[in-house]
Amino acid sequence: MTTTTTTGTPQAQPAGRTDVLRASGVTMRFGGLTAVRNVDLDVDSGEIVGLIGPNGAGKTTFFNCLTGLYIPTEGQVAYKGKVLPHRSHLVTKAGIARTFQNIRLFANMTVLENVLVGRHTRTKEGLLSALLRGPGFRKAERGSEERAMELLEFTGLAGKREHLARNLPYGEQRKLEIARALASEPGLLLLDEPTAGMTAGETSATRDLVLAVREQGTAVLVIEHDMRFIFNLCDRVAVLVQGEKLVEGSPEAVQADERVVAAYLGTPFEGEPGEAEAAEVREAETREAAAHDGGQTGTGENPKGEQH
Ligand SMILES: Nc1ncnc2c1ncn2[C@@H]1O[C@H](COP(=O)(O)OP(=O)(O)OP(=O)(O)O)[C@@H](O)[C@H]1O
Repeated sequence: MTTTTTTGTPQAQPAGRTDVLRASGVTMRFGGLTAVRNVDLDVDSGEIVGLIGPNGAGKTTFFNCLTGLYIPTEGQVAYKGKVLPHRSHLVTKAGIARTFQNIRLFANMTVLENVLVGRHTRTKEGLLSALLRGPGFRKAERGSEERAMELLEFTGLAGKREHLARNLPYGEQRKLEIARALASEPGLLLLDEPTAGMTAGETSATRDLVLAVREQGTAVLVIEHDMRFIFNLCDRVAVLVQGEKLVEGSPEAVQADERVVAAYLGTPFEGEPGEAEAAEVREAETREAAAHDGGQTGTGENPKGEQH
């Protein structure tokens, strides 16, 4: 498979931008399966980059290689010019934070405590002390608490600081994950499917939050299946297919790329995505309801009602 940068290579880095992430030739093999093959990906300061691709394309595996959870079989990952160690806490300490596809909060800790745990790489106290919340931790962490409250204000969760994480609605749990990731003061935030399972309103709020994160000086790399979200948010999009980078370029170029359409998107993405489909569904429902009213006697029940 040949990788193409649809906007042309090499790309000149816009003035004032610096390298944040530089992944080169990353390959990850699990026994006989090559989940990621020779992938290069850069993220510059001030950028929001999207990583898309079909299920099983290797996106999360690639994230795991970036964050030290996996040791790539080949290749290397550098953050701000320094090659990263293969230890996740050291990667976080270096400046890369992440959220996970499945929410990983401390369910029985409060919202504030969850963010404080996220600060452990920026304090002397360490994770164990943070979890045990002993007197030393309390004393040393007053500054952290202030910062954590700032992050809760930033993510709109300040009013729920004392709520248990498990009692938050789903969309707010996702926000809390982002707040906790930001607590390590990252230069790069990796988001793995941040809008999965969200309502349209929650997705839109997540978009605003990611833009605000960038405004605050943190670059973002995001995996997502919601193409509307990706194409409306990202400066650049890379497409993984069967472990290889198929295409990389602007959202417009990637959406229009025939290989991406064939391998992943299916149909070209135009106008207000989702609206046309929603209108079609409404129309079909109206037709079906009319047919039932006219053609049936008795209960008038919609036989497909259970599907909605
Ligand atoms: N720890 C592992 N051991 C063996 N195989 C794995 C492991 N992790 C992932 N894989 C395999 O690697 C391939 C890529 O999986 P990965 O989860 O990275 O894809 P993905 O693009 O993130 O998919 P999705 O969009 O469904 O989350 C899949 O075939 C998966 O089964």
